[in-house]
Amino acid sequence: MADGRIVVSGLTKRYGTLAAVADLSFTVEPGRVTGFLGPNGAGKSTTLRIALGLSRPTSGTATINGSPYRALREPARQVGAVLEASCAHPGRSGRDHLRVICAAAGLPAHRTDEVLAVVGLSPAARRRVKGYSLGMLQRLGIAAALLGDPRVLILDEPANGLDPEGIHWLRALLRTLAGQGRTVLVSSHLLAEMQLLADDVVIIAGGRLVRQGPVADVVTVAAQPPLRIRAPQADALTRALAAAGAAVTAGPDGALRATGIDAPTVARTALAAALEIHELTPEAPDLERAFLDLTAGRAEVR
Ligand SMILES: Nc1ncnc2c1ncn2[C@@H]1O[C@H](COP(=O)(O)OP(=O)(O)OP(=O)(O)O)[C@@H](O)[C@H]1O
Repeated sequence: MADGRIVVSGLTKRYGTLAAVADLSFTVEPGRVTGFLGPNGAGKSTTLRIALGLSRPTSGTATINGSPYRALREPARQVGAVLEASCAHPGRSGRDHLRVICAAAGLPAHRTDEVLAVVGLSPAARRRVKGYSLGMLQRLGIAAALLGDPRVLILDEPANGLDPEGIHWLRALLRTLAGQGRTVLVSSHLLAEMQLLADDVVIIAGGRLVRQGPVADVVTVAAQPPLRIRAPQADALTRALAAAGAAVTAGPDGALRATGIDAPTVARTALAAALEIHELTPEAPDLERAFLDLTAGRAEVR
């Protein structure tokens, strides 16, 4: 019975002495869009390739619907994947490209026009792929992944090459697919976009899991947001906050920006020093900062 889960368990992949992935475990649930994040060389592609049966692990397992990819029956109907944007023959039309995949996977040809409509490529269906923009190639890749109407989708960098309108479209599509109960795993370096696209994130660095959870939790837990503070005696308050362990800088508009301290501690410190505060606002937490905080020191390019 297909449970729609992607389960990575104790996964290790060594290339010589390098552990590209080291004892990595996480689960991706159906009905949600999960972002797979990590700095360059973190091991994302290695993990996805193993999950898709393109590479063998040194140890550990990656299963989809409870089985390793290679043991899945009719895998095209269970898992759709986009690993590279442009693997289509440039002289073929988008429609023909999809028909070839359909035939090879034993899928009905009528799926071609259905998926072209889903990704908004119907008007360009008969144009040669070599005339497609990067955004159109991304759409074509997603269309190919959808041909088998799979429960599980694995998309490597699907936002790459899309303009803001395209990203908006992608967001709506991924939400719709997850809303249909599908499992959607999306890797990306575009962290701000991932914050928009994903419900959950799995963050890895150096081949190891750094954090997994709902985007909102990861962002809040990981990044104590800087506080914007306005105070009439800014210099005195800066000294008091620094003594309390905060790092404080003054902005051009006279507001202070404090990190490494929470709002109650700022208020207590000001009260103890008999200093007024006129504004105390947390900056919006963001995934970019959480990501940098979490992967600090592990983000060396490998
Ligand atoms: N076939 C291979 N032979 C040797 N080393 C490899 C091979 N494939 C990947 N690596 C190494 O394994 C590590 C993880 O690479 P991987 O491509 O999985 O990372 P990534 O997170 O996908 O990075 P990026 O975002 O840059 O694609 C890197 O140090 C990479 O150089």
